[in-house]
Amino acid sequence: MSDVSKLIATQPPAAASAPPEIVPAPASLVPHLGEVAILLDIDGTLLDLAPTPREVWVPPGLAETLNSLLQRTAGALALVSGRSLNDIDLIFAPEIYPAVGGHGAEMRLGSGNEADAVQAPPMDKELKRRLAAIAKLSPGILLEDKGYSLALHYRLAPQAEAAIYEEVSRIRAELPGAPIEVLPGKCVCEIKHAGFTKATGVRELMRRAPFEGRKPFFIGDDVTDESVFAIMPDFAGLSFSVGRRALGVDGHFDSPDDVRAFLARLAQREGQSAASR
Ligand SMILES: O=P(O)(O)OC[C@H]1O[C@H](O[C@H]2O[C@H](CO)[C@@H](O)[C@H](O)[C@H]2O)[C@H](O)[C@@H](O)[C@@H]1O
Repeated sequence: MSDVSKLIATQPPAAASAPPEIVPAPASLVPHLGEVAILLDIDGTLLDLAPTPREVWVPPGLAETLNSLLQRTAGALALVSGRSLNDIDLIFAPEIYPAVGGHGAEMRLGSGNEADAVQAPPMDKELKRRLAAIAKLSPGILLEDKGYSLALHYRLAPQAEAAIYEEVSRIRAELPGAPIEVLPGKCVCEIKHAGFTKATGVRELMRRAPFEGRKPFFIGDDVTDESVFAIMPDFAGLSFSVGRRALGVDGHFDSPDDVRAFLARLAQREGQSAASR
């Protein structure tokens, strides 16, 4: 297998101490789509952020791009998201993509809509009830129940951030043995089972066909994606952040729009090279 990292253009470091930034060049990656796995975060990476979780939308052409890349990688493209598989399917309907959902709680390898692996037990009902009551702290706090975790969104009530975290800490302090952890995201505080992360989900995915043995490249934007950035070297893979250069990544994109344009070029060039064969 060739070294994918050598196939992309390198830019000089912005600061003397920072390693050089690698900018993915679709043209050089195209001939290697049979050797790579494409792993993509959703919110803030593939899709623009929206005021509420329900308001995201899939821009024209994105599904076509993903379908083309799914085909060209022989199925080795997966969405890696904090959202549940059910939610991902509603957003991308009628398309159904391989995915790691719920920050590693669920995994689906193919386009059948059943999960192939579920890592997460449902969250304790009483705990959930207590956490859910935090939404009453302020109008604008939105509750998202994923079954195995609970997310408190405060994008519409930013002034409530500190109070939400304080209340979550208070509840956790009363339950010192509970196997839960708090995951801060973009204007969201998520409480989930401690036994899984996006990284554990990706490791599981990379053990299964058609992902096994491929070199992954992962694109993500959020704190919750950092666990995946950290494990890419274990698979000789590459990681890219969005909107900022995160610690340890190989390069970054400025916006979801840039990510979509990169993927479209990758799919298009592959389409062209397939047509000219
Ligand atoms: O891992 P991701 O695919 O990036 O999912 C992370 C969370 O995304 C969603 O919330 C975020 O996006 C919303 C829509 O843009 C935005 O309103 C919210 O403020 C963001 O936190 C989703 O609702 C969560 O379940 C995911 O964990």
